[in-house]
Parts: sequence; structure tokens; C-alpha cells
Amino acid sequence: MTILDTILTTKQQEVDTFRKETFPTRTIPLRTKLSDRLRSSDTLEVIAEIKRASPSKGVIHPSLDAVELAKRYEKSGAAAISVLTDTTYFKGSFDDLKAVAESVEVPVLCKEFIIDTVQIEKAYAHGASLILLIVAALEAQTLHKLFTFATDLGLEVLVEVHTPEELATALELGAELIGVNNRNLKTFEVSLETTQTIAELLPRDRGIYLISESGIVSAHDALQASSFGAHGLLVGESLVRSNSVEEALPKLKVRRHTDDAH
Ligand SMILES: O=C(O)c1ccccc1NCC(=O)[C@H](O)[C@H](O)COP(=O)(O)O
Repeated sequence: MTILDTILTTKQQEVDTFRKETFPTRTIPLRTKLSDRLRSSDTLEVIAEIKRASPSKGVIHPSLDAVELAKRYEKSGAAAISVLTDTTYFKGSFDDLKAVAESVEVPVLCKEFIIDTVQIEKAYAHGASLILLIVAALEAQTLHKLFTFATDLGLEVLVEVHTPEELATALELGAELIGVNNRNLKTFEVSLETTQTIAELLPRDRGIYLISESGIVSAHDALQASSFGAHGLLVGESLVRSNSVEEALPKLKVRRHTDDAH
């Protein structure tokens, strides 16, 4: 059993609870699309994550103030804010998502392990403009249903892959935003080679944007991801632990490698 299997068991229980809940009416407008910002940018764009804890690292910053950090991320040039809404493994919440979405103008990603439309309804109600779908977590038919459900609501979808086979599934789906998770969810090992492997297979003429996720610590990592062909980065732990987000985040916005047709 991998950590992903364990998390998905928890999610099935949560879905049953969510079905009995009434969600707030959304008051926050959908934000300008991340894909628009990626299209017009000549640097890597950063999705900065609010992360209190994780299965691989345990407690990272338990007392983190999500709104305060999100505002600092936005001021420091983040293109989007990722909010982990899982409580059991990451100490996040849907309350964090709503509070952050109300406090910033950039799109907010509901970073959740989504297996059912009710979680997308909840993300939408709490102000998300983007959701994550993890190919490894979903049967092809369910993935398609969830993708369509989210896009019909006007949400953008970051489709996460780890392998060339999963990339093929994401491309078939018509995903515009593809996240490559550099973290092996069996061993927790992080390697930017995962980004390299996937980037080499990415069609370069179809307006598809690649986000390198996990384990990005330095400008050197960002330059490497850029040289592989990434358009953006999803960064959590290193920013949360940084003494100065204001210095650390802009350093990740390195020039984009121009050898593509976007
Ligand atoms: O972070 C983990 O330990 C983890 C374990 C199992 C499933 C997902 C996990 N993380 C979710 C993420 O995708 C990361 O939070 C995100 O990419 C940022 O990663 P990092 O910059 O390494 O904090």
C-alpha cells in the first residue's frame, strides 16, 4: 500500500461526509486564468503553496498563518497560490482555501486528492479557480468525468502525472496545464529527472504548459527545470521554511527556456 492509496481511503470517507454538507454560496469571482499568465510570461511562473505538514516531512510549520503567507507570496510575484485542503496528512483546510481566495487576486489552487465531483463542488464554493487531478489516483473514466465537471464550472485543471503513460492520458484528456510531480509517492525521493523525462515527450506546439512540482529549493533547480522545458513551478516546503519569501520567490522566476513554440 502506497501513501497515495492510504490518502485515497481517507478521501472516500470524506466524500461520504461532504455529501451531507451544505456548502457556502460562492461570492469570489473566478480569477484570470493561470494559463493566460503562462502564455504571456518570459520567466518561469511560481505556484506558491501553503503547507503546514506533509507525509514525507512531518510537521513543517504548524502555526503558519495561511492568509498572511498568501499575501506575501502574491506581493513577491506568485502567479497562483496552492492551498492544501487536506487536514489529516497536511494540516490544511477548506477554511484556509476560502480565506486565502478572499485575500488575493491571483488564482487559488485547491490542492486536494480529488476522487468525486462533490469535492470539486466544495472547492468551487470555497473560492478555488483551479483544481488538481492526479492521474495515478483515478480510473480513466472518472478522470474524464471530473475534468469535464470542473471545466464546465469554469475552473482550470492542473493534471498531475508521474510517468510517460500518465502523460499520454493527460494529453488525451485535453489538459492544458500538466503538473509533473518530482516526488516518487512510494519512496518520497525527489528528482528533477522526472520533469526532464516528461518534458521531452510534451508536444511543443499545442499551448500546453508544464509545471514542475515538488523539491524545488533554489534558483539552480529553477534553471534546471527551465532548461528541461518547464513553464512554471509548484513550490511548497522551501518557501514555507524560507526566512524571506520576498527574496526567495523572485529568485525562482528565472528566464524561460525559449526553445519551444509557445
Ligand atoms: O509532500 C508530500 O510529502 C506528499 C506526499 C504524498 C502525496 C503528496 C505530497 N505532496 C503534495 C505536493 O504535491 C507538494 O506539496 C507540492 O508539489 C510542493 O512540494 P514541495 O515544494 O516539495 O513542498
